[in-house]
Amino acid sequence: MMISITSGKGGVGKTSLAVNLALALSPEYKVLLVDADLGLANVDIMLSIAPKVTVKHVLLEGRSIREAVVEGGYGFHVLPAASGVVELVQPDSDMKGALELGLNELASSYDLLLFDTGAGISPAVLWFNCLAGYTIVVFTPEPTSITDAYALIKVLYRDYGQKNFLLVANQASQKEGEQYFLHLKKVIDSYLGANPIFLGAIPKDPALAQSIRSQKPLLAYHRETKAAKAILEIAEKIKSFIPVTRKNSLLSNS
Ligand SMILES: Nc1ncnc2c1ncn2[C@@H]1O[C@H](COP(=O)(O)OP(=O)(O)OP(=O)(O)O)[C@@H](O)[C@H]1O
Repeated sequence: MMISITSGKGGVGKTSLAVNLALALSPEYKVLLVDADLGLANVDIMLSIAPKVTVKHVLLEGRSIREAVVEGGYGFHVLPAASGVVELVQPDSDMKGALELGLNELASSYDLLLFDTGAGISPAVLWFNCLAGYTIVVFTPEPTSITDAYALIKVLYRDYGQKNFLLVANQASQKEGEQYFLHLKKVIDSYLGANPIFLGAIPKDPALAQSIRSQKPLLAYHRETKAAKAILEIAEKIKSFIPVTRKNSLLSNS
């Protein structure tokens, strides 16, 4: 099972959501968090890990994909990306072929692969979103973020056949998030026919910004904060999309 976390506009909170969702889901599911911004890694920074082997060594130096998988430190595993490697920003078809094979192989060992993609409609972002069964689109209440979320959904739906969109409003109250979602849904329904689902809103919370600065996931230390509670509710909703066949947590195995 693969789920992507993506956005039309950058800096809307994808990586912080991805890291915290991986943590929220990992007691119950075996989760691999894939840093899908291949040439501009962020997940390792958010988790304060320093992987020796990354997707760069896999795609450019022939190392096996399993060699690159590391402990995230919070009950889930990470497939790290490389930092500042231009060749990986838009992988060619050989690289994509190798990566798809590797990810499918890894998927057989995990309940869930979560892709933290880059932003926008670049070929690499679209490719990761197509590989995933579900696409979580993160947006904020800014008009540019909402417009870009719609543009991304339009391209994915019309040109790439992605039908399963789960929306998250970040830096918004639940009420505000729902309003923006309904507005987006109306446009999506009438122009595209896709049927997006609202997963919830995450309020603006200084604790989340602080957790990013201290490179520690919010859910590991401050579960009582508003943003943490909202992310836990979103994780609960995501569980309904994960097949119940192989629940197999890393913690229960250790
Ligand atoms: N709910 C929130 N409350 C307060 N600040 C937030 C919240 N969500 C995100 N931020 C702020 O937004 C910044 C960007 O978050 P993050 O890096 O997760 O976004 P991103 O979408 O992954 O970015 P990029 O597109 O560059 O990969 C964070 O550094 C944090 O300060």
